[in-house]
Amino acid sequence: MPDSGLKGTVSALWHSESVQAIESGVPLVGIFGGTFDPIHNGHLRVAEEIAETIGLRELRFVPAGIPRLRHAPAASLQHRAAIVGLAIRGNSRFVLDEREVRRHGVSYSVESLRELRREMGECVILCFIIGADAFMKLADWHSWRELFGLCHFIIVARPGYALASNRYALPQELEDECAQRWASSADSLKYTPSGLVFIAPTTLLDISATSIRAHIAAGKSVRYLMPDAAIDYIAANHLYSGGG
Ligand SMILES: Nc1ncnc2c1ncn2[C@@H]1O[C@H](COP(=O)(O)OP(=O)(O)OP(=O)(O)O)[C@@H](O)[C@H]1O
Ligand SMILES: O=C(O)c1ccc[n+]([C@@H]2O[C@H](COP(=O)([O-])O)[C@@H](O)[C@H]2O)c1
Repeated sequence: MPDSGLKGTVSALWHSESVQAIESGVPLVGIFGGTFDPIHNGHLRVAEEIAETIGLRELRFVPAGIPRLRHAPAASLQHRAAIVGLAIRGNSRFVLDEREVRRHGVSYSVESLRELRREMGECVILCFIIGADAFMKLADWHSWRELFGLCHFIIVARPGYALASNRYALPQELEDECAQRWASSADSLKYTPSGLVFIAPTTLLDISATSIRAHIAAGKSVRYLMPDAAIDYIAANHLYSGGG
């Protein structure tokens, strides 16, 4: 059952249709949005661990076409998506979702989540995976409060970001919004289709796309930081070798 502190939130979010569906085994679907410039083993390992811990039926990797609140990516959206496709190949739960690559204009997560809700229905449990660094800036996202009506947030720690040990380091309005949403177990997520925030215990891997781009630009190996197929694609297409 959900934690006692969550009962108010959960009962407010519950409606009889979802209760019935959840009792009969509604699937949990993970969404991992990212610039993925490029995807690396930090993303992949976290995705694998969360899929296992939460019991995801599938995990959709959604490369951002034109990401917000950051500099322009070094590689084109087609290349970034192709690398994600190669990196997840062979994992039966992992899926490449190219909706933000196909969409024109800036990538808003709220649009992707609205679309996924329409496609999958009100009862499916959507879990948006997000690093602690990105979650700290959630209040700057487009229509950010609406996101809690569309998905749960699964936060993963990153070296250097204190959120996992101190959730109260959040900006005030985000802390206030999350106050009644914290879930202390992965099990809680199964009782409502959206609206909770869970800090997932995952292996801390100090890998970033920035460091991978820097390694490649310096002519250094990135072996074991990302899958070989992704490394081969980057080399064949001369990506990141000019720096960035
Ligand atoms: N090593 C990691 N461990 C856990 N989460 C990560 C890791 N790297 C990235 N993430 C998370 O994955 C999502 C997508 O990250 P992104 O594609 O921007 O990678 P990045 O390594 O942070 O890139 P960059 O260095 O270019 O900023 C974000 O929510 C980010 O916080
Ligand atoms: O919707 C927004 O306004 C928004 C603002 C910033 C980031 N995001 C999403 O957050 C995810 C991680 O972004 P990033 O920049 O850390 O790679 C990715 O799916 C982005 O599209 C979304």
